[in-house]
Amino acid sequence: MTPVQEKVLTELPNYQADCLVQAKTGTGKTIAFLLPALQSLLASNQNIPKGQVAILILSPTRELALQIAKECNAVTAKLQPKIECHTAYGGTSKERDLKTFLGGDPKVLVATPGRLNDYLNDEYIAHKFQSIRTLILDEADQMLEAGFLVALNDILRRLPQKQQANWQGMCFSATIPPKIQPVLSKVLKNDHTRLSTVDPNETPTIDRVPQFFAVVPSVSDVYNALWALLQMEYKSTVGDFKVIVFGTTANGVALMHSLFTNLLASNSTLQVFQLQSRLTQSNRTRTTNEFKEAKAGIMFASDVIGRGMDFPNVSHVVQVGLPSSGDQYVHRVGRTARAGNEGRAFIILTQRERFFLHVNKRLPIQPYPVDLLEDLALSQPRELAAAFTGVDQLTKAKAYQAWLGFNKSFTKQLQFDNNMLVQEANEYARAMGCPEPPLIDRTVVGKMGLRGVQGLNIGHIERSGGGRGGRGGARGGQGDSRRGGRRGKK
Ligand SMILES: Nc1ncnc2c1ncn2[C@@H]1O[C@H](COP(=O)(O)OP(=O)(O)OP(=O)(O)O)[C@@H](O)[C@H]1O
Repeated sequence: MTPVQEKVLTELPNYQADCLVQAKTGTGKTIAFLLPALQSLLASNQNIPKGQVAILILSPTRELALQIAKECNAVTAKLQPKIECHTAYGGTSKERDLKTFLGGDPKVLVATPGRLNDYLNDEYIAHKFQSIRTLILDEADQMLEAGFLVALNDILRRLPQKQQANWQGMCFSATIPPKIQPVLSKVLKNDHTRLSTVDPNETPTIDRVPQFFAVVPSVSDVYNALWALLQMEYKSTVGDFKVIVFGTTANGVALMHSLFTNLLASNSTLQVFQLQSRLTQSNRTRTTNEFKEAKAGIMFASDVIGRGMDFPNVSHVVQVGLPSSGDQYVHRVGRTARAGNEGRAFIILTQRERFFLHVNKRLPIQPYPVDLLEDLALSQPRELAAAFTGVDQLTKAKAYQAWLGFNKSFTKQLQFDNNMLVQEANEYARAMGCPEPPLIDRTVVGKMGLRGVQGLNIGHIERSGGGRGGRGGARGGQGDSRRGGRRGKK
């Protein structure tokens, strides 16, 4: 057993007890919540009627839901009679999934909140949850955050009431910020058990992972630094080079994927992957499986795999740009050094983004020992420029827009006013090889609160490749005070 598994199995007052459990990334929390819930289901003499869900597990992402279901199937593989574990998550055919769900005996269901709510909206399907014994929130802090809380409240309204049905609540995560305390009572009794394998005085990341930062002067240096870093680490890595590079937005990730596919075209051993929310679910699932099995390669990813995902033997994690929070940094670093393995982690920030290091002083991040941009021959800017010519205009235009949307939500910390933000975005566009700022829709500009800001190239982006459909150009005027364009899609 890993420490968290031992703690849960030996220190819970009983396997039906409510609990809040914290343990570092990659230390086996999945089995730590599956075992007590399954054991108490098996040991109970309650006969759960066929077709009724007994254990409901909520996950923030589809990939994680599928992974948990696989772990559950592995744990129960030898049991007779079989315990069926089903999944319910978006992006797949609801009809097909429902047919399997309604035709089977889904004693365990692993679901994402949106699809589960779809199910629960139907009274007949909601009835299948009348015998629920255990509700588990994996990545509990995220599930209890504003973004998910509305959906979670809807789910809780449609499940049997906790007080009457007395179902067990279990919350697990590597990070448990104090801000979730007020909402814990939605799933846990007041006298729930709290278990942690993390000393509050130690770092929240895995100790074995050396962590480095590189600060570059501006946004136009970022990909250069990334290319230099990947080459340096590749040369000095003895075993397999299996890397996850996190970007801030789905479209930014698509851009990096396209750029590095060009840069690495001649390297036959390093396959390049991407995982972000704008891909189809079948593509996401296929890529997840391929990268799980790959011995080496580079995955460009957004936060759809920032938490919980278990890709074996990831040797390096690189974060490009700001993580959404210090906790999210910790989860991303946790994609390496899992289950006792080694790993290295890096973050590349611009001067303006450097504040992240000050705000998160508790994180053990050291300066990278080499100046990535010092040796221009090594960072090969010409090679990068050539690779950018092979990236299509639409990908660049979308990345530009996503960059604006993401950074707009950090303007205060980045000490940008709207004009400076757009200037920096245009510098980013130049670094991508765009002769002028990519077109951006008037409505998008309005939503971002950038109406009237100098330097924007307003017009309609054509799907066929970023051709122009009209031009507003730079016009002076009142800034738009409406909030909008919060962080782009993950
Ligand atoms: N007792 C064990 N012995 C060896 N390997 C284990 C054990 N328990 C779990 N593992 C493996 O360790 C890896 C990490 O486990 P898991 O994904 O549950 O971590 P986690 O704590 O949930 O991480 P995260 O915080 O990232 O969600 C998985 O590959 C899992 O199969």
